[in-house]
Amino acid sequence: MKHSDDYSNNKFKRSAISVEEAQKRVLEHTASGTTEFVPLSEAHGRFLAVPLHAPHPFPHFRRSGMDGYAVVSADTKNCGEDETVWLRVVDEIPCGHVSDCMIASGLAARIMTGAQVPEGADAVVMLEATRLREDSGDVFVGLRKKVGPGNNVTPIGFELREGELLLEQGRQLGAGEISALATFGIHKVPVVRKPRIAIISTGSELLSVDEPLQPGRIRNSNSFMLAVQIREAGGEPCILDAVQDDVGTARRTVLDALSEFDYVVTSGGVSVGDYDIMGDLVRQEGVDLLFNKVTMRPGSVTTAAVINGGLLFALSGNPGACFVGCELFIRPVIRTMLGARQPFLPQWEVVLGADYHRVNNFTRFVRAKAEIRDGRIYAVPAAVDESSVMISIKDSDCLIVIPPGTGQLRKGDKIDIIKLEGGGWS
Ligand SMILES: Nc1nc2c(c(=O)[nH]1)N[C@H]1C(S)=C(S)[C@@H](COP(=O)(O)OP(=O)(O)OC[C@H]3O[C@@H](n4cnc5c(N)ncnc54)[C@H](O)[C@@H]3O)O[C@H]1N2
Ligand code: MOO
Ligand SMILES: [Mg+2]
Repeated sequence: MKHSDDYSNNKFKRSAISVEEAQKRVLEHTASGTTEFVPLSEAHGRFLAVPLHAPHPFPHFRRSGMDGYAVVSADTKNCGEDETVWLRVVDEIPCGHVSDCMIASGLAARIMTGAQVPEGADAVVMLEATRLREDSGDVFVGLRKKVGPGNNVTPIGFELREGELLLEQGRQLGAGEISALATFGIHKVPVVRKPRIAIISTGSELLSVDEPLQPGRIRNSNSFMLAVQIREAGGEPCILDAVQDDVGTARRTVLDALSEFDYVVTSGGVSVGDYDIMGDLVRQEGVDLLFNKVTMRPGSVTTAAVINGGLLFALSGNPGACFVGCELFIRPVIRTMLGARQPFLPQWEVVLGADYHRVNNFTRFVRAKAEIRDGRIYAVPAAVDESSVMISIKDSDCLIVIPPGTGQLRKGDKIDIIKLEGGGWS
């Protein structure tokens, strides 16, 4: 039996720091991202590495907003119910075609939505407000409604002028951003390289997911959960083989991974048990321990350390604590490296959807489901919220933040939630 229950052993002495202080410490060790260029078709979800300015005005020509007739607006000044003004139609302009006609007074050009308005014309009259007449081989368009200068004509640079800021650095690229990049011909997009993060689960009880169950053993779910969380945050996860509860093996594996990856995340073995090897590892020489106790639940034993200049996150093995630890500490590090303006998940004040009785002296992050009822957001705590419980993580899309010392909470109380990215609203 491996006994080291000497309570003077410093593995039991941990000084707890707040979540905010722990976040500050890991963020101080966040590397800045480097730039890579990706094809536009692969830029979705990436973060822009530099600010981009419009290389040309958009639109870069005067664009018709209607199918109709391009006219000189002054020609319509006498239009009225009983007064039809007739203009001679001198051209037909489909989209993509540039007319070489000059629209002088008395003339008009039939034009389609999105086509370049011809020289001389300063307005477009919609088709429905016109009628046609033919006279000795000439076509005339009749107008009864006045139009003002600029009517149905989008001026050059209306959406963006040349040189104006198109997208700021750190912007995450969604549909609107991708559309803007395509419009301006930015087909090789400068984005921040994704932080590469090694995931190493520790625990001699762990089976790989394709192994049959064995007595006393469980399948490694944390590695796969962490990989998704890291990917959602914008990182590139790499699941390494899980390691047994042997501190030497774990140290070698972690050191190798630190030299190859931007960050290393482990799960398991950070508490005070006999086989909690990560707790031992971070007390070894050459390790700059940032913290090994945080005033939070779940995940009070969440640990972070700097080894050989690389940042190691040693998360709890308990799935609930592992999940929360990743959202609170790894996500902001990834987002900061990516240059995101707001590295933290959004925090909202909402209504508590059910009574909550648990009282704690640490900040508690309670898994919950957010619902919209009558236009208000309610957060309903998961029925089972133990750190060791895996199954209710999938039913949660937010974490209720309960400050230390909060008494009993009643349904209808105002509370803060952290909105998770992955969970849907369905
Ligand atoms: N005497 C004390 N015991 C414990 C304390 C304490 O303060 N004093 N803290 C408890 C708290 S709080 C937590 S959280 C856990 C932390 O556990 P460890 O980080 O040491 O993790 P393990 O012991 O390795 O495993 C805990 C639990 O999680 C399961 N596990 C581990 N890895 C995985 C994985 N990759 N996938 C799925 N499940 C995993 C493991 O089998 C255990 O059931 O310690 C408390 N104890
Ligand atoms: O770290 Mo533990 O999750 O507080 O139960
Ligand atoms: Mg343990």
